Amino acid sequence: MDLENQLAIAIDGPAAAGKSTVAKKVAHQLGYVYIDTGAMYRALTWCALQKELDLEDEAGVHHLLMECDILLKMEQDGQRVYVNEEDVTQAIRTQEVTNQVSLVAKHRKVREEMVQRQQKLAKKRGVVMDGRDIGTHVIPDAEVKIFMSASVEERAERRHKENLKKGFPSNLEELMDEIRRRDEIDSKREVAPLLKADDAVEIDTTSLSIDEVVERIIAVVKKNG
Ligand SMILES: Nc1ncnc2c1ncn2[C@@H]1O[C@H](COP(=O)(O)OP(=O)(O)OP(=O)(O)O)[C@@H](O)[C@H]1O
Ligand SMILES: Nc1ccn([C@@H]2O[C@H](COP(=O)(O)O)[C@@H](O)[C@H]2O)c(=O)n1
Repeated sequence: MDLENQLAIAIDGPAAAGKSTVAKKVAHQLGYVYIDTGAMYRALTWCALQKELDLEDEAGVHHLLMECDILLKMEQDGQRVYVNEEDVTQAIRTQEVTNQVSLVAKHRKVREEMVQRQQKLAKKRGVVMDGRDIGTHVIPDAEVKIFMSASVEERAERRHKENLKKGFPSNLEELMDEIRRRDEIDSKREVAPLLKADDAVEIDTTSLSIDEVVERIIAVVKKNG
């Protein structure tokens, strides 16, 4: 599909709602660039854990961020993530990073810097960006805003199936706890909490397939494009 007017599409929602899966497909159909902002917070968390920083130390974590060049690069096998030229694509998906990333993401100074970097990436439009504050803070003037939700049981079940398929150890109850905990920290933080933008279209994906969600978003894009 060639949408002559290059739009910015903001997709927000809680953990494991299907944002990145759907965002990648929407970007592919439109010939747009996909930007995974969660990967940026994960990359910083990975770095901070490597350096054994206190994750509650806002100044320390912010200082580290200023020394980190975080690069999201689309390659043949999908999006890869680099920190100061080191490939951290796999390393940022570990349970250790997942369990701690929300602590790093709650710091005001960290968010201010991340938002600036993300706004630069979205400047040229023709982007699908997913995260928690894209429609509210990063691209408040995005032409299309989507808020994806699904029941916590469904989200945990989907992640469980994904883990088993990849041969990773997985426990459904633990996944449900981790998702609930991450959503709670992300929703209750003072700075740019996870929130549906007033003008976002909400899609409850609990009983929808991936392709049905993609279709609905493309329909919203066509209406606004
Ligand atoms: N509508 C859907 N129906 C069934 N499975 C889905 C659907 N959407 C996504 N999934 C599956 O759910 C899992 C989680 O999706 P995904 O990683 O895209 O979520 P996310 O919102 O980006 O998560 P996170 O915020 O934790 O990064 C994946 O295995 C994906 O294939
Ligand atoms: N715009 C964003 C994106 C992400 N976060 C934080 O990063 C965590 C990991 O995100 P994933 O999408 O990879 O799961 C997420 O739980 C948030 O803490 C954010 O704050 N803002």
